Amino acid sequence: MGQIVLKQEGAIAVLSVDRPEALNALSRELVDEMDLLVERVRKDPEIRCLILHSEKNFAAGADIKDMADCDEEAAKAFVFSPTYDKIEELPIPVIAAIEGYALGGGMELAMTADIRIAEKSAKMGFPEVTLGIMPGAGGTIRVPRVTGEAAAKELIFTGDIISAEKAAAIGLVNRISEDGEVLRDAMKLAEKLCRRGPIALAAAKRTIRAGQEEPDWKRGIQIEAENWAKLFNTEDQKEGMKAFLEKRKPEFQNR
Ligand SMILES: C/C=C/C(=O)SCCNC(=O)CCNC(=O)[C@H](O)C(C)(C)COP(=O)(O)OP(=O)(O)OC[C@H]1O[C@@H](n2cnc3c(N)ncnc32)[C@H](O)[C@@H]1OP(=O)(O)O
Repeated sequence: MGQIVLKQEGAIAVLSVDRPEALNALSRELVDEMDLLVERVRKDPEIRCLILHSEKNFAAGADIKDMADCDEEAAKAFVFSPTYDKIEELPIPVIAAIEGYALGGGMELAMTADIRIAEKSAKMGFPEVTLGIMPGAGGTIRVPRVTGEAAAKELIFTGDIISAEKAAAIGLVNRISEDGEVLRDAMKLAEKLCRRGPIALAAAKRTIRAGQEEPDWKRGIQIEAENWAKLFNTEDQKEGMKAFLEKRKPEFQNR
């Protein structure tokens, strides 16, 4: 217990792995604890943005020591997707603030975020193929979505550990912070997002995903139009537009 911590600062929650001796490698127990904390975030309407950040190293992957002797059945315990999918499906913006190493299942955790910021000296990648396996916690699905298939294949096939600069160039991360400032930058972005309409943000997140998954783009446009119109039933839409007309800042409700 205690190898993963959820801290709340107002409407912003920060989820951190605290296992420095193993570069924040992710054990099954640790991800079980993560699952409970993610559920807590999901259920708390006060929390309007989640940051994934761990000191020194984001996470050096799933725990190799635990997996070394697994057979197919035992390996399934290290498919972290049920928890990772819950993070991606949170109805709030999730920001990954990456320090140090984010590798394998650790980088796959960062891929569950909506926005990724890496410090200049961060190192990222999917070294699974160097271990005789492949990404197994959503990487083969989420990486092509942001980098395109060719860059995703090069990253996953080579198992290369790449720099923050290269990660930004292929779209794996949104932008780069100075070393030591990535959490501060993520907090600043989170504060901005917490000033936006939470119901609208949740609708935008849901609609972007639906559009990506809808093969018929015309249907995607229809889903967007339906979700857009529904927002006019919310107090936030009334308050948002009234505030504009009265030349003041809007006071949005909790999600
Ligand atoms: C579904 C998901 C699957 C996966 O995620 S598969 C795993 C993917 N991850 C990796 O392949 C990364 C493995 N780690 C490394 O390659 C190296 O580490 C680094 C390049 C990240 C850093 O190398 P260096 O600076 O030389 O440190 P060090 O001595 O290798 O590591 C310090 C301690 O941390 C432990 N550790 C690092 N990564 C993991 C891991 N993923 N699982 C378990 N332990 C890990 C080591 O063993 C060692 O510990 P000790 O001091 O007791 O020897």
